Amino acid sequence: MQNNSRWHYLETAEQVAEAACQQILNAATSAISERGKFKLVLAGGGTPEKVYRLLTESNADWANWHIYYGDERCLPADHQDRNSLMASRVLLDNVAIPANQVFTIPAERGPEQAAESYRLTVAEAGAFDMVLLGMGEDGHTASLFPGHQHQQDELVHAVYNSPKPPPERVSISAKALSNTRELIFLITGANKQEAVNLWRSGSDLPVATIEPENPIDIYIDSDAFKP
Ligand SMILES: O=C1O[C@H](COP(=O)(O)O)[C@@H](O)[C@H](O)[C@H]1O
Repeated sequence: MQNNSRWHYLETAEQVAEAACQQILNAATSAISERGKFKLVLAGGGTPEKVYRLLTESNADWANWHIYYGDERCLPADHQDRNSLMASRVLLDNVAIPANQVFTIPAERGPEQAAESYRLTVAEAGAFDMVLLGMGEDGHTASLFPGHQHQQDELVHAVYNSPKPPPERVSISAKALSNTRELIFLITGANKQEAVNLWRSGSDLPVATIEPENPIDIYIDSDAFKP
């Protein structure tokens, strides 16, 4: 487990979403006042979806938000299982973030081509202001799966043989996800308990390989872990 982690234990997934939403809005306000923009990396998954829905209720300075994705599934651009489709439906179609500030992973082109293209995007982005991540029940995060080998220096990986469908994906690397001022993990649901226990007891899971310089924040509900 990362040494510099702050665990926020909340009763319900709704409370997790509310607390994370507040931290995101605070980070956006600071980033925009200090550097003129807010570079946010989105995650897929059910808990992030709740957070995105809450964000739409706020009066944020959307014109200065820049949106990236931690991972994407290699499916047609309008496929319902695309992370970008969920984010558009719930958040991006409902707030005034300029379209040219939304950097979707072109995963419909297949893992290699999409990864190659997104490497340029991530290199140009530089350090992110905030990265949002979920964790799968096997301890994967973004599309970094246990047992998969990648070139550690790459900013974006082409992913094959994902144990969770679809098998082909694209993922920002642990190195590039760690290049962020703030990082939030959103973890809810009883199916995450085993991976959470392994992570906390020092297992070498993908979720443990994201190590930004600043402390990370882990928002977790009582189904996933009871302190
Ligand atoms: O496949 C994925 O899974 C992880 C975890 O999702 P969850 O629904 O189990 O919380 C998610 O973070 C990632 O973006 C997604 O592509």
